Amino acid sequence: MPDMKESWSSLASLLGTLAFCQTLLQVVLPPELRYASLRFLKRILGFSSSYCYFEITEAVGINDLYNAVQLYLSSFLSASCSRLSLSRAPNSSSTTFTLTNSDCIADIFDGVSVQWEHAVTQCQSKPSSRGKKRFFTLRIRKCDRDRIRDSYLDYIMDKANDIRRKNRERLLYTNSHGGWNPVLFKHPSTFDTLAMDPERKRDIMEDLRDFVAGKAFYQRTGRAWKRGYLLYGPPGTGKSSMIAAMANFLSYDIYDLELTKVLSNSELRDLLMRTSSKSIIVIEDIDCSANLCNRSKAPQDLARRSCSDPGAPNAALGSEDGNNNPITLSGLLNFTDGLWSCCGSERIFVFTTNHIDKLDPALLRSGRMDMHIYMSYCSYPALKILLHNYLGSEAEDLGEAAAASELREVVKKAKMTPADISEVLIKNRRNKEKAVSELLEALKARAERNEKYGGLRGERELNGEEEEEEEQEKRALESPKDGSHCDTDSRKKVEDDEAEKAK
Ligand SMILES: Nc1ncnc2c1ncn2[C@@H]1O[C@H](COP(=O)(O)OP(=O)(O)OP(=O)(O)O)[C@@H](O)[C@H]1O
Ligand SMILES: [Mg+2]
Repeated sequence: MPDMKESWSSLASLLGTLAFCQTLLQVVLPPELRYASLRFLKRILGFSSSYCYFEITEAVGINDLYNAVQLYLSSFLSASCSRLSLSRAPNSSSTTFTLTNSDCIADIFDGVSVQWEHAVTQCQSKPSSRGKKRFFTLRIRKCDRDRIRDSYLDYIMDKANDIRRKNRERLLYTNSHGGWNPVLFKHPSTFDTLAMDPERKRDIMEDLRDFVAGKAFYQRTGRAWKRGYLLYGPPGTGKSSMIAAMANFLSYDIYDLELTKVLSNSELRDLLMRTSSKSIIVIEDIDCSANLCNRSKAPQDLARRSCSDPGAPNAALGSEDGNNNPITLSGLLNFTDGLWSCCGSERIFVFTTNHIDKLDPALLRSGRMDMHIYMSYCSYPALKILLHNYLGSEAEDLGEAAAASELREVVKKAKMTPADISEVLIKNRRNKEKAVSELLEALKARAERNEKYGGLRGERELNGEEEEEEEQEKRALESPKDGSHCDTDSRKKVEDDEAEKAK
């Protein structure tokens, strides 16, 4: 015990002496000599310390680590410090928090505690006010240094890149002349505003979250880090809105690929190569974009399955060999699935269609489009979201509860799209009661019309749609197991429809 006391007191006296020397040096020596001696003193102290220190100096254009540390720390500083320096970069939508001079903050990485200190000193070579040296000092225990230093810094760089991406505006790229043209993307659609069954919405959001956090999983399982979603359903059910919501949710850019403007399979591959990681690559109305059918199919079959719009630029386009359509199904499959698709990582492919039956089964097989999501006519849970979005109230709040139960009853039979319902609500958004009563009327009128034609059967026959929808339902049942919860939805929809028809 006395030994212990003695060593403590000798350490204290050593530190006291060093501190005294430091003060003395500051008073007596000129600045250049003073800094050299201070460095020397710090080195002496370093030998007896159980910590090591890493200095990360600001050097614009040379050292990205300084900015990365600054961004990384700013992500949790605001919650833990009482004095902070704030800044906002041009074109940025968020504020950056920085430690003020000589302030410290602790962090934990992989179970190891570290400490950051920020310092601003006068640069000796530039005594002007701009000649400031800014640096962070990272303090790590010597015993942990080798284990965490590199992985911690990699982690900080990744986090900083994420923050940069989230802070900047989203971009929407469209293709023309074999290249991509970006425009600012400010679509307000989010998963909160999207009207669909909350459970299905949660499933999709969870799937997206798993995908983003799945780097190790995809590496372990030997799969390319990409995911495919096929959104299908009638016009106005929210397929494009869903894509915008996904981009806003993940802070990804969107590459909207117009297949009719792509001149060859190799151009398609080049376009893919020029997309960045953490992006969504979209092909809308894929059934109408090109004749993407199996090359082994007979020509008459191809003609039968081509887009119903004969005037569409690529509607009559055929296979790679011997016709005028340069884009083939195999070209597209290589785009989404082949070796080239893995160049770059963390990419999401989204295809949309109103007619799933027109797609070649090769496009639908498991592993290609991982999830098939049926965007349905407006259900009651979806209607509640629209009421909340447009009128700022819940269905139950709207006057008499009777209106709510009537809405619940009639919306199922009406088979109106969220787009149609939005129209009625937006027109009357200043008068909630009128909005609800008009909506009820519109829903009832549509339900009556459906009933008159025998649960849509007659109307569909008139429009030649019945066969098509039955085919869509059949396809839904054959969807890949990966997106099984959505298949369940489709199956449930078929069962519901059949039950309704039976009534
Ligand atoms: N599920 C939904 N939730 C919220 N709003 C919706 C939904 N579906 C449609 N809307 C509204 O209708 C408009 C059109 O929807 P959207 O373009 O997303 O439909 P779509 O399914 O892509 O149609 P299309 O098949 O014709 O491309 C949107 O701007 C939005 O206001
Ligand atoms: Mg659309």
